[in-house]
Amino acid sequence: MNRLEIHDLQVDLGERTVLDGVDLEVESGTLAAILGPSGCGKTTLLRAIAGFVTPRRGTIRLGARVLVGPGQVRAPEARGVGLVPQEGALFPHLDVAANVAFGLPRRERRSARVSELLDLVGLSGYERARPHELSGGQQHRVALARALAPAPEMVLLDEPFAALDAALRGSLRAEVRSALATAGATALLVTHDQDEALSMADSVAVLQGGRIALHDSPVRVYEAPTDLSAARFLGELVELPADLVAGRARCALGDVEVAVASGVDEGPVVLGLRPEQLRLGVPGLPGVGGTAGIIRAREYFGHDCLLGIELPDGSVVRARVAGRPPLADEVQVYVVGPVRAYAR
Ligand SMILES: Nc1ncnc2c1ncn2[C@@H]1O[C@H](COP(=O)(O)OP(=O)(O)OP(=O)(O)O)[C@@H](O)[C@H]1O
Repeated sequence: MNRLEIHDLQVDLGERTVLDGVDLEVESGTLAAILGPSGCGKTTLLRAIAGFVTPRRGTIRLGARVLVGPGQVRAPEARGVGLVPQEGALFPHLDVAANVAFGLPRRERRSARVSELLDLVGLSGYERARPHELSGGQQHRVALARALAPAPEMVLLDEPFAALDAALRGSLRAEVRSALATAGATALLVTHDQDEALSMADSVAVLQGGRIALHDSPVRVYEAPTDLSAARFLGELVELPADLVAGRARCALGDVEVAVASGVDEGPVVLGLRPEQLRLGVPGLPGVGGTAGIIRAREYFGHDCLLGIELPDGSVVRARVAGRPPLADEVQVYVVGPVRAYAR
């Protein structure tokens, strides 16, 4: 099987330690997304797996093979790893079929494998087209077909959809996902886009400060992130100072029940919740709880809207509600779902 196991990986570039103790495991045949701030080393991690940079220490295993280990560094071409680089990087003077065939051993270049791969990425009939005659999305699909050509055990995708418009990105995500599933390869996808990570991947990892700060299923990293700064990367976060006492937190939203906050002591904490966990009701109804708030800002997105709501202590929280913004300014604010506490 093609399970990826990275342990204590350190990579230095020039004077800088870019990766400093990366631990990451990706199950065979699954797609893991890597999110993280610009310059945190996402591309460097892919390059270390592909064999284009040599780590200072640590191990990388793919299935039964050691790619990098103490005293061992396997050559890039012997790793069974295909890389789809950021810009796709097709050869402009070669047609589509020749670009895809480039990924194959010489004796297989004229075989049916090229048509099979173009079929897999939905580009049958484009064999003779040149890269400049293709759309951005089509070029990326050719780059993916080329990476999949030698039937790699692992495929690395470096922001493959970054340059594409939103509509194309949506359809291409689904196509790439299905091509990877058919190929049965384990995959790592580097992206800046949290929606892309959450919707496409089986697991999501956040790379920060040279390490993996968080790696879990999309639902768990979004709803119950164990690390505050990683939580900010996975979507908008409402943060409120609070006092934690016996599993409940006193904050500007009143007295709120807190989901398990491992490693957090009682006393001053920061609460983290998602804007859609704030629900609005009509103020003044007796006995229903919640906190009085005043809507100070409205942003309408069609499917939902974001509201800036001022709480009694003067702080402002952002709430996401479905459909149109309410007309009235005065609302009652309720919290639903798990709220996490983080050390302050
Ligand atoms: N050859 C090099 N020598 C020294 N530093 C380098 C070299 N190449 C990259 N870096 C630095 O290493 C860091 C990691 O770069 P990398 O491209 O891996 O980040 P990234 O997370 O992929 O960034 P982005 O999201 O902006 O694409 C950056 O700060 C970059 O400036």
